[in-house]
Amino acid sequence: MMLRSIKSLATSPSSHILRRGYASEAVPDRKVAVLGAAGGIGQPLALLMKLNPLVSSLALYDIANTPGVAADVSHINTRSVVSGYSGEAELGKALEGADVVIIPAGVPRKPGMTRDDLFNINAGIVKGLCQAIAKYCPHVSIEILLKQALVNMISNPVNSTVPIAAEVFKKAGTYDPKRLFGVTTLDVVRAKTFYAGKAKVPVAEVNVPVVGGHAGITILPLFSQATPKANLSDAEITALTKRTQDGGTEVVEAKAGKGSATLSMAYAGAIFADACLKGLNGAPDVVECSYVQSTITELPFFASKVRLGKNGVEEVLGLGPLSDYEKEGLEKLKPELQSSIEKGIKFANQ
Ligand SMILES: NC(=O)c1ccc[n+]([C@@H]2O[C@H](COP(=O)([O-])OP(=O)(O)OC[C@H]3O[C@@H](n4cnc5c(N)ncnc54)[C@H](O)[C@@H]3O)[C@@H](O)[C@H]2O)c1
Ligand SMILES: O=C(O)C[C@H](O)C(=O)O
Repeated sequence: MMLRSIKSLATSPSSHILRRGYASEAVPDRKVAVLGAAGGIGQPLALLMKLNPLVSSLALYDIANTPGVAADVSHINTRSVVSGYSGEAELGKALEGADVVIIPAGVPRKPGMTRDDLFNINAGIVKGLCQAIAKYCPHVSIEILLKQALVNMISNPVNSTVPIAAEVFKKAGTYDPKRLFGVTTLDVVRAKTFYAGKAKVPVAEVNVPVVGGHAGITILPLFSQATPKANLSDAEITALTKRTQDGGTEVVEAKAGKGSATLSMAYAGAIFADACLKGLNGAPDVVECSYVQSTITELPFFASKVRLGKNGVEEVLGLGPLSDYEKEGLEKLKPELQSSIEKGIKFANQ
């Protein structure tokens, strides 16, 4: 295993842009692998990761159709070198040396389905991919420690696929709870958009934490903590909460059988992966919501704000003060989230 070099980009005219906000003087090489890269999310996510100056190597893997996507994206004149991998025999090469692995592999919902209805197919897909990650991803990082890649799980049902991944890694002896994330950024993206529209504030300034999990009532936006502050009525908060919880279904119904959110998800996935890379590179104050191993409630996995750093999760941040409505929502979501977690753990250990 080779220690990858830290290349100085100082000769590049845009180096000051790449270095902005980083503790280190140089931008290190970082490999990102996307598993499911030829899919509805995978393709635009590959595009967005190709645009990210923190990525030096972009590995695109799918069971089919990857060569075309990789050839297409590779012509974009940005920093990263793109490689495409197709079929299980090439999975190891796609994963080797990855710093961040993003997983949007699996089937999406059709109208009338819940995310849990995807469990039977996606649980097996995720389990297989995580076994490969455990086998191929531990690598000598720039900190010269044996570490597994940061895993960004997008495949649904996230409430169960993250516990599945954790169990697979535990069995392989590679589990580090700081390096496994359920991507719930789309819930935050939606909460920000819907809040800005209702509160009539500039969307770029909006912050709203979303906690819990990623399905129906387990998605709990904390509009009482939203900034900029706005004087919304209880009925407006209830409507905003419901719309955020049903955001995925809104898209599934609008697409009428042609899948679920892909473009907004690619955007959200790219934001989260960028935050992971910034954290790895030592940028200060990188905070995003994510579904991680947690002790802030009695549930073993829970989404909340997390501080990202050189080791992945540096700190799981608390919930902060909740309104009575949010406290009620928190208690209501716990049994559903608990049972989705147990379902994932049971499946992984079968
Ligand atoms: N976390 C979230 O917020 C969020 C948001 C939107 C969608 N999703 C989920 O993301 C998943 C993908 O959605 P999509 O719209 O991109 O679906 P899609 O069907 O368009 O693409 C999925 C891709 O995964 C590939 N795939 C299947 N099995 C694979 C395997 N074993 N290894 C590698 N690739 C494999 C397929 O070939 C396909 O290209 C779904 O489970 C969906 O529910 C999650
Ligand atoms: O709703 C879905 O099935 C996809 C995704 O989880 C979403 O929130 O858009």
